[in-house]
Amino acid sequence: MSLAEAGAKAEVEVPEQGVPQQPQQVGEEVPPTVVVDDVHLVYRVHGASSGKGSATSALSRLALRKKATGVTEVHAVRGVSFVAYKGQAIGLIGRNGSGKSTLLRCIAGLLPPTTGKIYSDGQPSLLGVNAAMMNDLTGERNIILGCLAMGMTQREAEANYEQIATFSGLNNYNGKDFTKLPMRTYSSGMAARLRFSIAAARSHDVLMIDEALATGDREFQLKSEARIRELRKEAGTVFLVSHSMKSIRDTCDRAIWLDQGVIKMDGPMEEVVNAYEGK
Ligand SMILES: Nc1ncnc2c1ncn2[C@@H]1O[C@H](COP(=O)(O)OP(=O)(O)OP(=O)(O)O)[C@@H](O)[C@H]1O
Repeated sequence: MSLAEAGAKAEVEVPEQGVPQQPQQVGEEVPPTVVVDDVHLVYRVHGASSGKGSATSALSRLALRKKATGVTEVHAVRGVSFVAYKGQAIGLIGRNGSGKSTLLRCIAGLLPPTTGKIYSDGQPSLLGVNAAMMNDLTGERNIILGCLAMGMTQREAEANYEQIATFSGLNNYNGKDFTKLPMRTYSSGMAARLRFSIAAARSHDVLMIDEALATGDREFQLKSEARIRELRKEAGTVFLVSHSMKSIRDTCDRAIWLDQGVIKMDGPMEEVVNAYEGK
């Protein structure tokens, strides 16, 4: 099924939650980039209630042919449906544990939905997670590796190297060139800067950011916000998970409010954020 057909299908079948927030553009059909169709995600946590999750207890259980005990299910995403369109920047908001990160990981293809379907145009990239980083390698080697992992050729990776190192600021951080040092010597904020810089070097069909703006210092946050705005213009769709309503207001034009794994509200950013803030 093509994405356009999937979009049409989702719009027809799931009207109650999948309120398609299609951008109003006269005479122009805006293509859908992501269709989420009645997605549920249930985590199964083994050994949760009995505390007997060890290999020894599993082995004795297998020997005695007993069923696994203490499996707890966490229903993190419950029947979520929506359609995202090209050019949109969508803020995912909601209380701690409402299912935002889980939903992003499903869209990125890192977690298969327990039921339901996700269709996407191109490979959605979850900023930070998709970058293949090796702690024992230098920042320099990680930049090249990250570029290759995003599908660049060796030549493209080398051509992009300088720009990425400069954007991250790690080639001259407190007067030191950290790109020559192994990543294990970086603070978590410095590692986040590098991951963001690698991912932001290329435009993505669907770019997802999970609170990346909260990492890094104020100066880097401003730089990354500006780059996100550029990436938005360059095409695709941006998803941003954040507890900072300022970041959502600065970056997004649409917001989806998740509550206990269910969409509580989906619409223009200002309306949804105001409702979330109780205004
Ligand atoms: N790996 C996991 N195993 C089991 N349960 C999990 C796992 N990850 C998340 N959960 C549970 O799934 C639910 C949704 O978690 P999720 O991290 O998606 O929420 P969130 O909205 O991103 O929260 P936050 O704003 O705190 O980051 C929570 O109840 C959480 O406890």
